[in-house]
Amino acid sequence: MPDTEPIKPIFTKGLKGVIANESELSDVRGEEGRLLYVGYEIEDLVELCSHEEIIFLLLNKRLPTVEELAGLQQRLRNDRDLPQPILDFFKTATKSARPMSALRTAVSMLGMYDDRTKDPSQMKEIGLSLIAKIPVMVAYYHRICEGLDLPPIRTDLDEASHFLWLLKGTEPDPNEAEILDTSFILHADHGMNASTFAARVTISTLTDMYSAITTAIGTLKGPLHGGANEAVIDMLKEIGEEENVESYIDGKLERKERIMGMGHRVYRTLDPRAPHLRRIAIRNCQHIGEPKWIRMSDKIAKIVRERKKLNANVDFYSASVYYSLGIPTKLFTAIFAIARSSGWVAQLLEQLEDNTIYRPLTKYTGPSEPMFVPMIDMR
Ligand SMILES: CC(=O)SCCNC(=O)CCNC(=O)[C@H](O)C(C)(C)COP(=O)(O)OP(=O)(O)OC[C@H]1O[C@@H](n2cnc3c(N)ncnc32)[C@H](O)[C@@H]1OP(=O)(O)O
Ligand SMILES: O=C([O-])CC(=O)C(=O)O
Repeated sequence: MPDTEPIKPIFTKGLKGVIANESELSDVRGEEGRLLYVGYEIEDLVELCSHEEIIFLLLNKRLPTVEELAGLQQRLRNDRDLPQPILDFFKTATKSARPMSALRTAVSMLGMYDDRTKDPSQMKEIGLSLIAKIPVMVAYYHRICEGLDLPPIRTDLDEASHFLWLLKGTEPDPNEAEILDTSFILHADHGMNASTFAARVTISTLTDMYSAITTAIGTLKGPLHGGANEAVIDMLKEIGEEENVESYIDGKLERKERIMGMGHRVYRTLDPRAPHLRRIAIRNCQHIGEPKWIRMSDKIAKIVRERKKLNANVDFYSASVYYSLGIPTKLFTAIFAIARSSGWVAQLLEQLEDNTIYRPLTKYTGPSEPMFVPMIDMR
């Protein structure tokens, strides 16, 4: 039965404060600065779980048994190969395209080679394939752009280690793999952030998983969302030295420019992911003999907090974490996409469990019934 009751419209710019749907996945408690996945505190998950356990948790809304975890690990490891047309695309694509652009196009293209899209019951399987293949796409596109060989796909490594193997072409360092694993957990899901929301809008039309993940990647890429982590490291390099921080930040604020990695739509206090990433960044920047990036970051955070009452978000310290792992800046947002892919898939499956197409209203502000003058009369 269609609703016949008149709907009382509400308007807030950027949907500020609007609840767009219900979810059992991540619980972003903005006032308290807390984040929970399916009811579990992010602090416990980071401490006690692997990235693969979080993938299971998000896709099944419960933690796995030992056997279930092993099954998921095997499932992902056996689905890492890329079809030849994707590799050919990477080889022929313009090498100046950013990794996020290449990833967005490759995911869209992958959908053309997957007959399972015709069968709605295959949504979860397609989602798992994407979770398995996205890291391979990111690493291989990078290596092709750099003129490097492609390390063979392996099935003996977990997700984080395997990504490092493909990216660097050397046996993964367990410390680096653990750092990346933690970062993947911290980035896995985050309520109705812009990319997840955009993807849920897309799937709400009952289109296919590839179309929705393509939407998500295109949305995450923007500098006000996932793209901020690349902008943070660019900013740190531009500042150069700790003594330049204050004048640089004050200059930007005077010109009403945004400080990347600072501020959040939902958190009114510190983003709970930021202190984890800060601790990792402190340890690893020291380990590589470059502690200045953290000293500069802390100084930026302090000044922006004092001047604008804004706190660091997840993108602020993840930039130094990835930098300290020797990952090129242009890959930072693509690494965010790898981490977020499980959250996107889980959110899309949840959307389909109880789907209603998203269709908000527009407050029309254009001209009011202007007199129509045919073009011929104007000559
Ligand atoms: C994974 C993620 O997506 S985390 C976010 C990553 N993005 C960034 O780090 C980019 C920098 N941050 C921002 O642009 C914002 O804080 C956002 C987009 C994250 C959240 O924005 P909102 O909470 O909706 O705030 P909105 O964009 O309406 O800004 C409100 C005011 O705060 C200011 N402001 C917000 N963030 C910043 C910032 N980082 N630097 C300077 N000023 C800021 C705005 O200029 C605006 O000021 P005004 O009222 O004087 O015009
Ligand atoms: O929730 C948001 O708006 C942005 C964010 O922190 C995320 O996507 O992780």
